[in-house]
Amino acid sequence: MIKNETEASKMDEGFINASDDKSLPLKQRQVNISCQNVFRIFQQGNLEVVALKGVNMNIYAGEIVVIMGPSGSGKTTLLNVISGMDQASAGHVFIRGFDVTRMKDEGVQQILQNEIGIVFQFFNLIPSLTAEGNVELPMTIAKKSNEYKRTRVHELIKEIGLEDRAHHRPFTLSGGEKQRVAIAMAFANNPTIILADEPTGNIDSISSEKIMNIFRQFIQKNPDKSIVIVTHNPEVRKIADRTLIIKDGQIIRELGKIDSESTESIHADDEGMQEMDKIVQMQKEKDKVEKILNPDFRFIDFQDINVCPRCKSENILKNFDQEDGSYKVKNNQLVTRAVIFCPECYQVYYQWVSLFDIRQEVS
Ligand SMILES: Nc1ncnc2c1ncn2[C@@H]1O[C@H](COP(=O)(O)OP(=O)(O)OP(=O)(O)O)[C@@H](O)[C@H]1O
Repeated sequence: MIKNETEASKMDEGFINASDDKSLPLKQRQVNISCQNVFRIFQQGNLEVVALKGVNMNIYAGEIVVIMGPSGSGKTTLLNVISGMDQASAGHVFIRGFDVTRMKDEGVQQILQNEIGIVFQFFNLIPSLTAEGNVELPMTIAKKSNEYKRTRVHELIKEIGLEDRAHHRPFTLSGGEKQRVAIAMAFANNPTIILADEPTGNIDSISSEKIMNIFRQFIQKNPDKSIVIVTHNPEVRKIADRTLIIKDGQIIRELGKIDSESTESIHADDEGMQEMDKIVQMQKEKDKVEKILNPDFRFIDFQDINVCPRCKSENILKNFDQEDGSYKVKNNQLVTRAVIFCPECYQVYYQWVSLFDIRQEVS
């Protein structure tokens, strides 16, 4: 039954028969995902939110594609529409040639289970199961045999480098380890497409590197597959074959591969990169505001800063700016950058503040 449904919604044969040979030019390779004029409109009372405004893109076999864009630009909505967790309001999404926008629920479920693995930002692990148990779960849902599951779990745990943590439950694992378990879960049923929503969002930079390596190795071993990563982290571009910039629900720019060893080229000075830098900067500001507004945030009270530099409101929040390079020695003073958030004019400001005289500290 599903076969008939999928057959009926299949694209022209050329798509599915295209090659997954990585040595071929991109456009001659198999298209694993194709979005054609995809719209997603949310109704909020009387208001219409157009989250996707005619997205067109192809993701080819053997590619890692990063999607970047400011908050609210439609990244998560796009992943949800591709994965079948949400439905496009108009347009078509083809997964390996099958039009999932035209399928009934059962057909979409089948595609989702067979072709797509999803990595979420917040891991979504089952707390009562061990790392191994979590990795096994998607295979149990897919009704795989016990023998198959045993072999595959072993293989996956090795692939993510967690052999020594296999019997640990999520609460004893670090953020990076939890994310690796989540990735193994996404790989479990051997899907063609991995969709990852901010996979390095809640982990440190060393763990991020490990995760990027796992993705890189996965694609090297599986040239017929594709990975799509939504992120605000420009470092992830190191593993990307292409970066798509999304803004206001539209893909506005495509950036090529960067030299994997160079961090400088992540911030190269061409037009596309400037656009992306702006987006990253906007996101950093937003993250900072969220951090400052977080009630668990530990405040340092800079006595000298009492009012908003712009509107002079006394209702301000202030803290260390925790970015690299936020300490300097200036006129024998160790100075640091304070970050100030004004809830009245909703602006972030920075101000250098003296901590102590370094000559006194030495003597
Ligand atoms: N269920 C919903 N109902 C109404 N509006 C929604 C819904 N989901 C998303 N939106 C709106 O659609 C737009 C795109 O949201 P989306 O979550 O896709 O953005 P994003 O780029 O992933 O943002 P972020 O980086 O903050 O996660 C936003 O304006 C958002 O408020």
